[in-house]
Amino acid sequence: MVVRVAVAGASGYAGGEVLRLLLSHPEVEIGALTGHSNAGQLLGGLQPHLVPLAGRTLEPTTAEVLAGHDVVFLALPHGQSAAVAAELGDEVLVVDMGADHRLKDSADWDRFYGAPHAGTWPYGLPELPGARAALAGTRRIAVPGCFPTAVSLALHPAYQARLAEPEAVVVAATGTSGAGKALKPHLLGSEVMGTVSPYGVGGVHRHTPEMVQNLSPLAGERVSVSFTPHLVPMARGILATCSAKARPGTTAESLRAAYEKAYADETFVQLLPEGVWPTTKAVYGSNSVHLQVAYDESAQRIIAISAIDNLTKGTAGGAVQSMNIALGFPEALGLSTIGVAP
Ligand SMILES: NC(=O)C1=CN([C@@H]2O[C@H](COP(=O)(O)OP(=O)(O)OC[C@H]3O[C@@H](n4cnc5c(N)ncnc54)[C@H](OP(=O)(O)O)[C@@H]3O)[C@@H](O)[C@H]2O)C=CC1
Ligand SMILES: CC(=O)N[C@@H](CCC(=O)OP(=O)(O)O)C(=O)O
Repeated sequence: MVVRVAVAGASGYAGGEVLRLLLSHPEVEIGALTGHSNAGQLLGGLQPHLVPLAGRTLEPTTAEVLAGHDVVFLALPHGQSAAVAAELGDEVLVVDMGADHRLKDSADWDRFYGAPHAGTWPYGLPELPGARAALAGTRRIAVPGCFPTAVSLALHPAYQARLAEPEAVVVAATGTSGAGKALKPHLLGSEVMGTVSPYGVGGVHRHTPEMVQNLSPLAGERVSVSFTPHLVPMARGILATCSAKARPGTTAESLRAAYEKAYADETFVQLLPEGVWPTTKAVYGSNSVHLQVAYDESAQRIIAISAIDNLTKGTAGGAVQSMNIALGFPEALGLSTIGVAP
């Protein structure tokens, strides 16, 4: 069954990445491509890597242009998805790559985003318990934030096995593409090259409530997350170092066993051999999550480190994986576990 797919926000980083993946998807025909300030431009001038689509012209992002498709990906700035989705009809599969429909608690939405809360859709992180059942057959998907993907998958087995205390500390490095393509002074090359800078420090990053929302049900109690991202001079990639105090009785063996059990059947989560550490390079352009876990016996802490490509598993790859589940396609169709090296 070939589905006709539209991409809104095709001029942006997330829209470009979803198109890169969809071009290799055997059951997808690419329909309308839309932009905002770039409407009317040729895609080839904006996304020259998408060779088969180079001659396509971007249309404006309107319900009329997006009508008549089986699937619509919304790769729009936060706050722009709900109004577009509302006009698309219940039978269309709408995959929102922005934040509008991720959070369950409206108070969290108000605090971190500050506009009216659009509501909550099935959450596109299939590896979390219960997620696949919620995604199967759905016509609405909220794609997770990139940091919550990396952090939730790193800590999920430790909380599910009740090995970790409910106070997590996360320090993560991210490439600049996470901030989107729009011009931002702090992302100028001369500001970013040759330096590493923290941002969103002190519990104010908007991905924090999403991590808490994902981890707390696994732990059976509220998990607090102290999250500090760092901007590093690379285009793609997230490396998240996540730690939590171990519960009494935790051993290196019980920790390893919990991670092996949690991810034994997961195509896109690779628990690396002991002693091998995740790197952003190894997941570049792939839908893989590379993961390693260690028990720091002297500090009695669990350390879990994950690497993802923020644009692939962190947004567009996760979006395609979730689309596959919703439509009943094999989950890995059009997606690769293989990175690029060197
Ligand atoms: N970059 C990443 O790693 C990740 C991004 N996301 C999410 O994906 C979404 C898109 O992000 P990203 O691609 O990085 O951002 P970009 O800034 O690269 O792209 C934004 C896109 O939205 C369009 N756009 C801008 N303003 C409006 C508007 N008012 N109405 C309609 N369309 C508009 C732009 O069109 P034009 O260029 O023509 O003006 C462009 O196509 C965001 O919600 C982001 O949070 C999620 C996870 C990771
Ligand atoms: C470098 C950088 O600025 N990264 C972004 C990542 C956000 C993202 O990609 O996720 P959303 O879908 O929630 O926007 C940030 O920290 O806000």
